[in-house]
Amino acid sequence: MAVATVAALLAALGGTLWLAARRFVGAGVQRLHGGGNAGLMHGKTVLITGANSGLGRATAAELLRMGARVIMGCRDRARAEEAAGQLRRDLRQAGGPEPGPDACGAGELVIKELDLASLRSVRAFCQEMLQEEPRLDVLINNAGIFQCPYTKTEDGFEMQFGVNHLGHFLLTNLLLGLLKSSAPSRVVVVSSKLYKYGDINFEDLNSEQSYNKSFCYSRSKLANILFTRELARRLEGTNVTVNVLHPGIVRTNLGRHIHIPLLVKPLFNLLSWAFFKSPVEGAQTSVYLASSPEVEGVSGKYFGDCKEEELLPKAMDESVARKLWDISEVMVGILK
Ligand SMILES: NC(=O)c1ccc[n+]([C@@H]2O[C@H](COP(=O)([O-])OP(=O)(O)OC[C@H]3O[C@@H](n4cnc5c(N)ncnc54)[C@H](O)[C@@H]3O)[C@@H](O)[C@H]2O)c1
Repeated sequence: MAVATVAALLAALGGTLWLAARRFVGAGVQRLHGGGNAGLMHGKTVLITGANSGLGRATAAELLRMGARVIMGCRDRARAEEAAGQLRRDLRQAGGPEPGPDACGAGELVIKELDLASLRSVRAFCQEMLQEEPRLDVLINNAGIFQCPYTKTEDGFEMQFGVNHLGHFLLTNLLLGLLKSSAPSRVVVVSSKLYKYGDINFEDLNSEQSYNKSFCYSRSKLANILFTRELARRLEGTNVTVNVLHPGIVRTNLGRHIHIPLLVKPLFNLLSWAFFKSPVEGAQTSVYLASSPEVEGVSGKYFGDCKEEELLPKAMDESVARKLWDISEVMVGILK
């Protein structure tokens, strides 16, 4: 019995190590940008929020290789410059379009400052976009914050709801005119499967009465889905589509607010190398929804691993989606 248990544990450890090693060398990464997709995004301008790290950065890299001109909407210019430098070097090494503007901006990277925790910053960013950008083909609402301690945005909103939902709500609304004039165009929203554990508790949207960091993350990700479905309804007939996705569990720094005891960290790192997706793998559904001709005209849908998936009824409740839209308009101060 004891021998069998030890053998099973050794086999599990061996399997984990083998999987971790395969992931470490990038084995098995399925990418969409190769072959026939190489020039698919030529002439297209894509805005990605939170593009200096994790999924946003991997999405930027993939779309640059497909010939897009990418605008990185980032809080910290210095960190964004560093990420952009690396992206340019990687692009050169991969033989992608030469960085720097050509006739249609293929492979060009532009950094613009955007803090989604400040409605003032979102408004200033959009004003700059409207003044400087003649077109916007794809908006990817990717930035996010996960299970942080209770804090408020500059405007006094609970941070996860403020950044993940309200900041992107205002951003998208202020850029809709540009997206419409560039149609056919697309909005891609990065949500999470954890939406299942959230609820839109209208009586305490700001979490003044109680704060549960995991509930608030899930609520913000449910809000992302309800927002997508209501926006899709409002955009019918405009040739601007909007879809939402979950990327899977991805090895990024999103969990920076989660405390993992020092002794457990090596085991956690090993398990994450073995079982979590790499950022490149995690980015594929964002890349798919931003670029694939297969989803031309598809709107209001929820995707995972580049396939449409079913939603729980609470994420399809139209009356909740409309009420959330109306309340969000008031919260961000959009005048009708
Ligand atoms: N990593 C995962 O397993 C996972 C799973 C499901 C969903 N997601 C979602 O994927 C998205 C990207 O996360 P990630 O895993 O790449 O993590 P990440 O921490 O690497 O990226 C998040 C990005 O958002 C930016 N950001 C945070 N607050 C901001 C603010 N106030 N203004 C502007 N930018 C801000 C960060 O600077 C960072 O670039 C998030 O929306 C997250 O909720 C991730």
